[in-house]
Amino acid sequence: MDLERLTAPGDPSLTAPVITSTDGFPRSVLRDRHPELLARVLDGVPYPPEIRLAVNGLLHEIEGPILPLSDTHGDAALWAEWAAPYLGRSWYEVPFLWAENYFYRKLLAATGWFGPGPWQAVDPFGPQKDAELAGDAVGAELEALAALGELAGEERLDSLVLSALWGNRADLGFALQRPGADGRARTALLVDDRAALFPLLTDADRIVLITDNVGRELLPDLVLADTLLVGRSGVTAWLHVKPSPYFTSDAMPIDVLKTVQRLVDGPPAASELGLRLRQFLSEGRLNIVTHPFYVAPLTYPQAPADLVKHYAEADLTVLKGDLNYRRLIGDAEWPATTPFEAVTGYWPGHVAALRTLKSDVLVGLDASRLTELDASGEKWRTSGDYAVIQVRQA
Ligand SMILES: O=P(O)(O)OC[C@@]1(O)O[C@H](CO)[C@@H](O)[C@@H]1O
Repeated sequence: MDLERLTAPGDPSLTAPVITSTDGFPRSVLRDRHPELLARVLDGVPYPPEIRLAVNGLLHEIEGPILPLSDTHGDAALWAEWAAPYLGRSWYEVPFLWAENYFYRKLLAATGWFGPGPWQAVDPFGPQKDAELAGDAVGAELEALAALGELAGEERLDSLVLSALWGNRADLGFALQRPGADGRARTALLVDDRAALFPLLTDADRIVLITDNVGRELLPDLVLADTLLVGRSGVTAWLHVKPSPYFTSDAMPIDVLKTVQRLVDGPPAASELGLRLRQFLSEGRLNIVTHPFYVAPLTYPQAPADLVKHYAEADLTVLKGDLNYRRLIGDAEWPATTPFEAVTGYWPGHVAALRTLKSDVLVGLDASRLTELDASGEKWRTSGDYAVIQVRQA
């Protein structure tokens, strides 16, 4: 197997170099963002000296050769297999996606997440996530839910899909790199498949929503799920979340429950919606799903059979965010004009991606738009000011 190039699943003639962190945006994530992230973790949770030492040790480790895991937690044997081709190499020269995943796995071990011990299951990003959920930005969104009541049909769906899309800009790791990112900057949809998405959303009886971040992203995701569930009594929604803390702000089951509670405790329109979500959860119309695959250094073509079956049974799967997009199409230097279909044709059903651009990878772009963006001198692929809504119909 060639570790340096990806082949498009279903089209062996299409290959591209895997993205590594030797330069550009990925290098800045490893070199600048990860150390800041470690500092925030130590700022947020009053870990004891031995854990602080282990977390700080990671800072130095990522500047040296890749070392094996030092814990034997359940998935360690799998990680040993995944790490085998990369041990001893520089973090910067192996696939970016893999290096980031390995970093988060090592960070969890360093914080005592896996236990046993008092720090077992203490989310190292918990304080940051909780502050986001309790903060004014989420508060303003809860207030705005009253106005949503005045919208119906396609207008309502449009507003919800755009909120779920742009809510993705608010991820906490991204804010580290781009302080002040607040949704008011110039924004544009580079690919807009809403016309294909809306009928799929309103006709689906079974919808899978593969979520991304908590706070300003998960909130509109839940409001969207509520609208779809209220619309027709036969609909079920399946919220896929991470089983453990991941990429700072990714949602876990507990985060879904906290968000529902924040709604319940909010102003009247929010509270009504939160109570309805509680009801949907207890009736099995809204379901929380999690799977170890979601925190593995793998891409969707490598998804295990049970998850593939789940996607195949759905009438529509919606993937949220940048990382899910990278995993959907493969984190490689595909020409941006590569058809979306060419790299997602393997998906066992209708699939949609709602993603703000926060890393280099992109497909499905019009050639003239690409020329224009490249000529602009902007860091358009990573600024978070651009987004795509892309649909592939099976
Ligand atoms: O998936 P998300 O939350 O939209 O984005 C995750 C992200 O912040 O993490 C990576 C850098 O660490 C980038 O791919 C991306 O910008």
